[in-house]
Parts: sequence; C-alpha cells; structure tokens
Amino acid sequence: MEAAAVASSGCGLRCSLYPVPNQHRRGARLGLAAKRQQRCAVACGRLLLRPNARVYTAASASASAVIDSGAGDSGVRRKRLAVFVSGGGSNFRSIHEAALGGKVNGDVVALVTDKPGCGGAEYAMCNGIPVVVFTKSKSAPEGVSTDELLNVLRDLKVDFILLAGYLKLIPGELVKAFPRSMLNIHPSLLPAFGGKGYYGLKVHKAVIASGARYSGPTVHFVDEQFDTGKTLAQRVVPVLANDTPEQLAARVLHEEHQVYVEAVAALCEDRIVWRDDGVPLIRSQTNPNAYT
Ligand SMILES: Nc1nc2c(c(=O)[nH]1)N[C@@H](CN(C=O)c1ccc(C(=O)N[C@@H](CCC(=O)O)C(=O)O)cc1)CN2
Ligand SMILES: NCC(=O)N[C@@H]1O[C@H](COP(=O)([O-])[O-])[C@@H](O)[C@H]1O
Repeated sequence: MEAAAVASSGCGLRCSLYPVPNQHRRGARLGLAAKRQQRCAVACGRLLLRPNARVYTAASASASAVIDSGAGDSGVRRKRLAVFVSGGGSNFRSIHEAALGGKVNGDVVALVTDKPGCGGAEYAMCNGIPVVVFTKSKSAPEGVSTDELLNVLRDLKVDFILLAGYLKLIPGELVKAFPRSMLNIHPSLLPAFGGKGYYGLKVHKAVIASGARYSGPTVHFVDEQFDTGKTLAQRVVPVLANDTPEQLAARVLHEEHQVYVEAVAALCEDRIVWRDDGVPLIRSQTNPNAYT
C-alpha cells in the first residue's frame, strides 16, 4: 500500500509527505526521508498502514531524519524517547513540551498506543510524531507484534521508553530489551493501590475509600509485573475530607506533570545513580553531592 494519499488528521492539520520541522533538533538533519520499508503500523489521521507497507509518510520521514542528534551544551547526548499512551495523553504532552522547550535533553520520536483513536495519538499526529499501534487486536487489526515493535524501536534508535497512562502489561521481552530504561507513572504512592485493576479513577476511588489522608504520583522503573519496579520519584498531595475521585485525580495529575518531567530530565541527563541495594536515586542538577 503506497501512502501517497494524504489523510486528514482530524486536528485541522494535514499529514504531508515531508518531515515536520517541529521537533527540537540540535543535530544535523540527515534527510534520509526517502521511501523506506515500513516495519510498523503508522497511523496518520484515519489512514492506518499495515506492517510491511512501503510508505513515505510525514511520520516515518520525520523520525528517520533525526538519526544523530549529538550532544547538547551539557556534553550529554540527546536521548530518543518513545512514549506509550492509552488515553488523553496529558503526561505525554507535558513531556513533549518540556523536550521542545529544552527542559528535557531528549526528543519524542514515537508514540506507541493500543488505542489508535485516543487523545494521545491525535496529539502525536498533530505534532508530526510517528504513531505505532501495539499490539494487534480485534479493535486494532493494524497493530504490530512485540517483535515488530522491537524492530521499530531499534530502527528509531530509541534510548528510553516512557509509559504515560498506558493500560496494558508490557511483555517481558520488551522489558528485557530496555533494562533500566523504561519508566511508568502511577497515580498513587506505590506500593499502595497498585497492581492489576488499579488504573485511572479506580485508584483514586480506592484511596478515598481507604481513608488515606495522603496520596500522590509515583514514577518507577518498569519490570515484568504491574507497578512493582523500583521507585524513582514521588510527590505527596492531601486527600481532602470531601474529595470526589475526580477532584483527587486532578490534584494528583497536576503533580504528575511536574514529577514525570523532572524524572525524565534526570534520565536524559544521565543523572540516575543506582544505589548498591538496587534503589535508583536522582542526582541534583545543581549540587552533584545531593540525591533524592
Ligand atoms: N510490565 C509492566 N507493564 C505495565 C506496567 C508495569 O509496571 N509493568 N505499568 C502499567 C500501568 N499501570 C499502572 O501504572 C496499570 C495499567 C493497567 C492496569 C490494568 O489493570 N489494566 C487492565 C486493562 C485496562 C484496559 O485495557 O482498559 C487489565 O490488564 O486487565 C493495571 C496497572 C502499564 N503496563
Ligand atoms: N496505572 C496506570 C494509571 O492509572 N495511569 C494514570 O492514567 C492517567 C493518564 O492520564 P494522561 O493520559 O492524561 O497522561 C494518569 O493519571 C496516570 O498516572
């Protein structure tokens, strides 16, 4: 299937056949865009391309144009990020904006989703970020397998994976392929209120029902199970006497946007230090002897 067609992306923009110059790029643009063998299912508006389709899209061109982004002022190489999203994607957006604004020493080079119609995927398409549908399902037959996804991530030279409201279990093969390189954000103070069944508003309902007086987001490394990887950062918010789950969710989400960007900034500046007992710490940007 040739993607010479141009799809309306539903966001007022149209996907073109050229790289979209809205990523924060410090390195040379190599202009490798040309026709390439497409390994992934790229969603461009309503046009969903199957694996192995020979395509020439804004998304693939845009991604392949940033092969070597080089080192920034800090001397630390700019990192390449894949963000996994199932929903609205506000954490994804805050990370993308932080990358564009220079707060994060990295570029979002792919959005991976199990829900091609979600807000996060729409935002990616509107911003020239390739969308990969993972995994294949009845509702997303254009999805890729784990092996195909691994190939795409290697192709895109992804350094780090960031789960941001992604609701499916990450298979062991993928976890193993990105050791100490995959983060998740969870909307409670883990290990409380985590694991299968705890996602979105269900978490906040359970927190309120428990009578806990404090909650807040946890950023953690991803292991093979839901929410059991090592904690990297947390923020605390009060649970108020008359809170609804929606009110608590909004208070926690506000903190998520700050703490995830700070954690990703540290990751991309190589400021994560692993203590001998396996606990990851963040080295302060301003004081190299201070850790949180
Ligand atoms: N290998 C890992 N995969 C994922 C992790 C992880 O830590 N290790 N974190 C989750 C995110 N997560 C909370 O942070 C989470 C998401 C979803 C669920 C859950 O119970 N999901 C339901 C399906 C919901 C849906 O599709 O609508 C289910 O699996 O039955 C629990 C925790 C991301 N993946
Ligand atoms: N267990 C995973 C989980 O519950 N994740 C939560 O889903 C929301 C996604 O919002 P967003 O799509 O606006 O970033 C966030 O609150 C995130 O912590």
